[in-house]
Amino acid sequence: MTAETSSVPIVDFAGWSANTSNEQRKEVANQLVEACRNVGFVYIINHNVAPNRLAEAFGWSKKLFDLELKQKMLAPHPEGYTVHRGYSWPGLEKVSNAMGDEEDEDLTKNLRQVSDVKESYEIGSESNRDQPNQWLPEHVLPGFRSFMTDFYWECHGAAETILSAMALGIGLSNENHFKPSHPGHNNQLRLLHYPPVPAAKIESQSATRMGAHSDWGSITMLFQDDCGGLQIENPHKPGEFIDVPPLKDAIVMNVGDLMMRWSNDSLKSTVHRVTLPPRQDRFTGDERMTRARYSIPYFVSPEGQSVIECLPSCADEKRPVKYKPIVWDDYRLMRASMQYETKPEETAVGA
Ligand SMILES: O=C(O)CCC(=O)C(=O)O
Ligand SMILES: [Fe+2]
Repeated sequence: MTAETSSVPIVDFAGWSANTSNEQRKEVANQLVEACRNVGFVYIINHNVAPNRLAEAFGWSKKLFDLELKQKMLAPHPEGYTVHRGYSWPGLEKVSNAMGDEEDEDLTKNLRQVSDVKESYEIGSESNRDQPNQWLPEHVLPGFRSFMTDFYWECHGAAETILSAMALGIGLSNENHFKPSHPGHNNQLRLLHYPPVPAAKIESQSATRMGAHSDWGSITMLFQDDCGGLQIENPHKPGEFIDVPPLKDAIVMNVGDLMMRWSNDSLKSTVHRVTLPPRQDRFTGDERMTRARYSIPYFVSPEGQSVIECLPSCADEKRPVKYKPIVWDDYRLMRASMQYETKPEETAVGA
């Protein structure tokens, strides 16, 4: 482990394959779950998303965001929060919203005034009828749709492996425990672009790249470019944030709120954010413009009707069940309504 990555553990999935022994697999599973218990974030190396495919995905993402706004607006995020697909222009999504305590109106109002300086494009399974993909006309970016639909399922393959290791590490008797509830049609592939921004805007908190939040689903797999800026809340010192520096081709995996709930809080869904890159060579000119950041999170979630109740190995006499069972769709819509409140015409497209 290098000094740069000392806070977030690295787990090598080379030890988890059809050719490795049960002991080797168990070791990988234990390391993974240990990291999920202590930190909630882990770097995964030697996973099954090929580095050349990852490079291609970042290449497509850049091509997409390089298009003119009016072209990107040919596939807009639908109004409201029930369908989370297509292009979200800067200012549409305010992650900070999700952190406001509903009862603390002043806090929530203040957070809403800070806009996230980012644009994103969400893709799901082509078979998910509740969440129809919003594609650009093919001639605008030929090949994009075909690449992204394949890449979506390549990421799902990696997610299945991680969930199997997690099941084993948690102590479930069947390493395929999560397979039936995670057929892959409820995942979300997200392309994210944080355009250059003057450092002072972020320092004065008049803008954020992505405000502090936790993810909602089972697990998230994040691919980040070499810009930097991702931070997690220090699990041992609440309120303090630590860097998660880029590690080439690694998956940064984190536990989502749902998995935390499912595991009776034994796995941690850690708060994270994107802020200024720590390296000063990322700034240019008098305004100290911060260079652009591209990242690709892949959110892994169960089927909408899955009932989330405490996993069998996560409760006993000393650790009573903490949460009532909940249907994933109900929980997801409640979270989405907090994040996507603004109607598109209320935000300044192209301003
Ligand atoms: O861009 C990043 O590195 C983080 C993205 C993220 O946390 C999210 O989309 O939930
Ligand atoms: Fe996140």
